[in-house]
Amino acid sequence: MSQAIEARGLVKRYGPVTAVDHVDLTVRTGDVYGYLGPNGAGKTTSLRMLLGLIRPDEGTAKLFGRDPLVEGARALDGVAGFVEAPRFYPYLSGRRNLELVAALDGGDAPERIDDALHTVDLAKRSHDKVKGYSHGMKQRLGIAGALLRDPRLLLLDEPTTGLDPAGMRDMRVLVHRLAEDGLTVLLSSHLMDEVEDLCDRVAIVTRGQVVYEGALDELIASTAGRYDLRTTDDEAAAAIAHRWFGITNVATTTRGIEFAGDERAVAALTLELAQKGIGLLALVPRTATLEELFFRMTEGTPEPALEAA
Ligand SMILES: Nc1ncnc2c1ncn2[C@@H]1O[C@H](COP(=O)(O)OP(=O)(O)OP(=O)(O)O)[C@@H](O)[C@H]1O
Repeated sequence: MSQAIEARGLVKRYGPVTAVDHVDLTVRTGDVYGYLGPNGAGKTTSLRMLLGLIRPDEGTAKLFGRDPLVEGARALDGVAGFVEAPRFYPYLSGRRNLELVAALDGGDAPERIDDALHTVDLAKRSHDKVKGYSHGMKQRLGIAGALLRDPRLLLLDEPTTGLDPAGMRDMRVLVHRLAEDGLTVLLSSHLMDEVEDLCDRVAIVTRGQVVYEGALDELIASTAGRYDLRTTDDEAAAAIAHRWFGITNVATTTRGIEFAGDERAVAALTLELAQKGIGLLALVPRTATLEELFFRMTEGTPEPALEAA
């Protein structure tokens, strides 16, 4: 069966800037897929190419096996989404705006308006003018507009950027709900915690290139094997750990010591510590957060701009 999205070797250049540099992406049906990268990494440009809004300089993108550049609008059957912010007529109500979108989409889109408003939790405010909506409500109305197409695949470009914490929470709840309803979702984000919360698979992009693509839990599990240890005598414990077979990267921290090792080596080390009269206060396996992994893969050190919400 075709993948929901299959992009191969996508390249987009703007003068001297290579915004997207040989990007391969595979989004499987049912994935909630995070396209994660800092500002300027090429996320919006990639989504534009996937939606057939701009032409790649190289490479191909297929949605459910169909290339929008070859097959035109037909390739976008079952696909919806928006890049950057959705646009609406501010002096019309949310419902009236959706009616206009539905008229453009044709088919039975008008019949889906009530359901879409309900799904995005705007049914009660649907007769209010959009100019009175909060940013979060406008974003949710954008998703309602996308849902009128009865999509199987939804592409969302930084859907929570600029939202306040409550707006972010509502949007995340909505994405969870859509995923539970069986929609395949690709969302771009520069927020690690968001991707960790919502997505099961991820592509990490930096400077137009994918530096990791795969399952999020596998990525996080790949960092397993590190431990924090606190004992009744950390100095002596560190000295033993340093020369213990199978234990590596021993470092002293403010909380005690940390090291890497497989489970057998760690078990043997704890027995040795006990024999030497050193008591264990805590032995905690550490997994890296996505944020730590992201910086390790891209820069090595955190960039303040990336940490801002
Ligand atoms: N139409 C354009 N003309 C010239 N340069 C562009 C154009 N669109 C994007 N770029 C450049 O391409 C690079 C990638 O931009 P893009 O908007 O795709 O990144 P992004 O990951 O979506 O970032 P952001 O989170 O800031 O939206 C940037 O250096 C940007 O300045």
